[in-house]
Amino acid sequence: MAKLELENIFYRYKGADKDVLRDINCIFEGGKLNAIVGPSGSGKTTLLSIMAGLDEPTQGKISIDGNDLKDMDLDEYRRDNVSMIFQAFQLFPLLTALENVSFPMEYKGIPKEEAREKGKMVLDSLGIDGDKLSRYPSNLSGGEQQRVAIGRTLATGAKVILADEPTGNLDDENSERIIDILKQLAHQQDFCIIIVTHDMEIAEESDHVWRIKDGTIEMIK
Ligand SMILES: Nc1ncnc2c1ncn2[C@@H]1O[C@H](COP(=O)(O)OP(=O)(O)OP(=O)(O)O)[C@@H](O)[C@H]1O
Repeated sequence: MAKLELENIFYRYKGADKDVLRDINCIFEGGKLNAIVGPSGSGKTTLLSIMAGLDEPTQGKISIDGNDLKDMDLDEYRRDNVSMIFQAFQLFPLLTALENVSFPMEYKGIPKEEAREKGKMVLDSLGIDGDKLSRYPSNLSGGEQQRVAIGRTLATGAKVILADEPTGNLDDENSERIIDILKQLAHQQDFCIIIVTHDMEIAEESDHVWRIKDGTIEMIK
C-alpha cells in the first residue's frame, strides 16, 4: 500500500526571509482519506506542491514506499506515483471527457483503443457515460468536470492522489458526491488521498485531519 512520508521538511521561497514550512513530519498511508486544514497563507498549497514533486524542500526528506525522492527521477515520480486534482478542474478544454482520461494513458504508451476502453470503464464507474463521454469540458457541469478530473488521476495508475480544494467550485450536492468518491477510493481501493481544504465537511469525513499553523503541522484527528 502506498505510503508517503515527510521527515523534518523545511521550505523557504527564494528571496524570502523566513521559512514557510518548518520541521514538518507526517506519514500519509494508503487506505486513508487525509485532510490538511489551516488558515489562509499557512503553507497548505506549498506543502502540496512539495509532495507533488513540483518543488523541492529546502531541507528534509520525502519518501514514497521507502524510496527517497532525492534518489528518484522526479519526472517519473510525478508521472507514476502521484496525481493531482484542482479546484478549477483543469481539464484540457479541447479534448472530450473521454479523451481527457485516455490521453494520459496513451502518453504512458498504452495503445489508443485500450486506453479508450479503460477510460470508458473508469468514467462509467464515476457516473460519466453515454453522450457525456464525447462532450467537451465546457459542456459538462462543474460536478461532472470534477469527476472527469478524478477519472484522469485514476487513469494514471498513481496510488497517491493530491487534491487542492476539490470541492471549492461545487454546490453542496456535488461536493458530497466528490467526497464520497474520494472516500471510496481510499477505503475500497487503497488510494492514499490527501486533500487541502477549507471545507469542514471534508475534514469531518476524513480519517485523519492535519492542521498547519505558522508553517508547522499537527495531526488533530
Ligand atoms: N512564489 C512565492 N514566493 C514567495 N512567497 C510565496 C510564494 N507563494 C506563496 N508564498 C507565501 O507562502 C505562504 C504560504 O502560501 P500557501 O499558498 O502555501 O498558503 P495556503 O495555506 O495554501 O493559503 P490559502 O489557503 O490562502 O490558499 C504565504 O505567506 C504566501 O504569501
